[in-house]
Amino acid sequence: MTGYYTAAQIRAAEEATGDLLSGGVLMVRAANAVAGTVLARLRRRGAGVYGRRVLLVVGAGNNGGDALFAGATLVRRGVRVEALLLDPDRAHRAGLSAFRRVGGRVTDGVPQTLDVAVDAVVGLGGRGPLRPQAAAVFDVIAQTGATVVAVDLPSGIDPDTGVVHQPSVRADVSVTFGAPRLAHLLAGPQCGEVVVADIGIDLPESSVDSPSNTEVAQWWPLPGPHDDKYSQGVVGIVAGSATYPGAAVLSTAAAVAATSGMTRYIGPAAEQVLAVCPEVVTAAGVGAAGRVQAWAIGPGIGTGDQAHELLADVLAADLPTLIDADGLTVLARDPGLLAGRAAPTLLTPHAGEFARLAGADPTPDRLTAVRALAERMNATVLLKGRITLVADPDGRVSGNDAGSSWAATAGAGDVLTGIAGALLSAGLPARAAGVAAARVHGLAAARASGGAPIGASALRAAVAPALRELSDLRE
Ligand SMILES: NC(=O)C1=CN([C@@H]2O[C@H](COP(=O)(O)OP(=O)(O)OC[C@H]3O[C@@H](n4cnc5c(N)ncnc54)[C@H](O)[C@@H]3O)[C@@H](O)[C@H]2O)[C@@H](O)CC1
Ligand SMILES: [K+]
Repeated sequence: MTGYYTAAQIRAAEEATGDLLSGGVLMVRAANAVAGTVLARLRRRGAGVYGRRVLLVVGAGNNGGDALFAGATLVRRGVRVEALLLDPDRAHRAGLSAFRRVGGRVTDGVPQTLDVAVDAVVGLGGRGPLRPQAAAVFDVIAQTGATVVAVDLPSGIDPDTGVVHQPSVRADVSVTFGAPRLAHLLAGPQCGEVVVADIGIDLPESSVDSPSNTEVAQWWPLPGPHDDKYSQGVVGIVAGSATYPGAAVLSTAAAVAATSGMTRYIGPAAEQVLAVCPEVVTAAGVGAAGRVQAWAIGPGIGTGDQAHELLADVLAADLPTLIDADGLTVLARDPGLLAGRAAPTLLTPHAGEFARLAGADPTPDRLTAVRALAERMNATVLLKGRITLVADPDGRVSGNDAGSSWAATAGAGDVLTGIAGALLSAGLPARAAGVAAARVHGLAAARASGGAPIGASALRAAVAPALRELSDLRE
């Protein structure tokens, strides 16, 4: 499990070491990590580091200090390093003298040929967008095709909310210290590869995390010698309508693919569902479904009285329940439907459904927004997006970076509903079910796509291969 931290948590951990920043041991360790990352990237771009060109873009704080000390190390390795000081009078003194002492040069412009640019404009102290001067420098850097290495995090990104201000730096790699910051999850695509260097600080457990693929693989319910169709979970899917039979097929088929448990289907699209998945057991209504261990309701059910009745019936059963799509629109109109529930509830809105439930758009600060809605609804809320966030009412959040945006296609949400519903029925807690489903959904999308656009059917068909790949990671 990777934990993500606020700037305040990181600063507190650094203070606890008693190290006085100005060229102290923490900064030396941070600088060594930056130098190591730059050297690795130089080698990746071609043989040897001697004579290769690196530009440090240095701001007014300790972030710039890290880069200047790293620059000194690089100069000693024979790298041609220049420093562009955005605010020369406030550049880190000890760092600048260390850099100059070994022959590092200060420059006013961006060299025409450049291997690596180091973004050390701001780190944890950064607020708001890149200032115009820095933005102009990075525009020129972009034309050189240099690899961009961000010190700590790309400048122009808020460390705690991950809000990507405009303009801001887009990095190929971010080298950070002690533990990743919230921005490395929330603005993952902007950070590139994240390298976490151990600088010897101790952090408490984080309330925001992301599981590894191996952890997701280990959570996944796979049948053992004593399992039967019931012990792997029975999920009841309530989805589809005469107008939207596809939603029923996609969510039910995804549930079938996700676990070896049993899948029941309730709704008017039984014929279409059975044509694709003859193993599904259909029933005329929620009450007639027989044994069910979790419900997943919502995709394509409509938003009228009948949908309301279905949702009320499902919620009254007080079993673990996932609510998606039309189900969320119905719930937004009548949030009292959740009153008195003891079993876990997992709401899976996209941004539009989220706004209906919360009364406001979840952006720009998605983390705060999803936590607030989870607390208010007393339910686990999964906010969909390239970065999926799953918040429990107590404020703990798990996140998943889909790694690509191929799943941004109609019907993909129905597939997620089926996967997460199956996991709920197997007994996974709502937050784990949500984030694990999002992970497999993202892996399946990448697999199905291979670089080309995909539809939700292809995504659904790639769930099994993605799970096969994951199961190789189980210990
Ligand atoms: N605290 C510690 O013990 C350690 C800190 N380290 C480094 O120190 C960094 C934090 O240093 P600082 O607290 O000095 O802060 P920064 O270096 O992030 O920012 C410095 C100053 O830049 C100005 N600023 C804010 N937003 C700006 C913007 N958008 N454009 C231009 N200027 C802006 C502010 O005056 C701010 O105080 C970390 O990100 C990390 O790189 C590392 O050396 C490891 C140890
Ligand atoms: K930076």
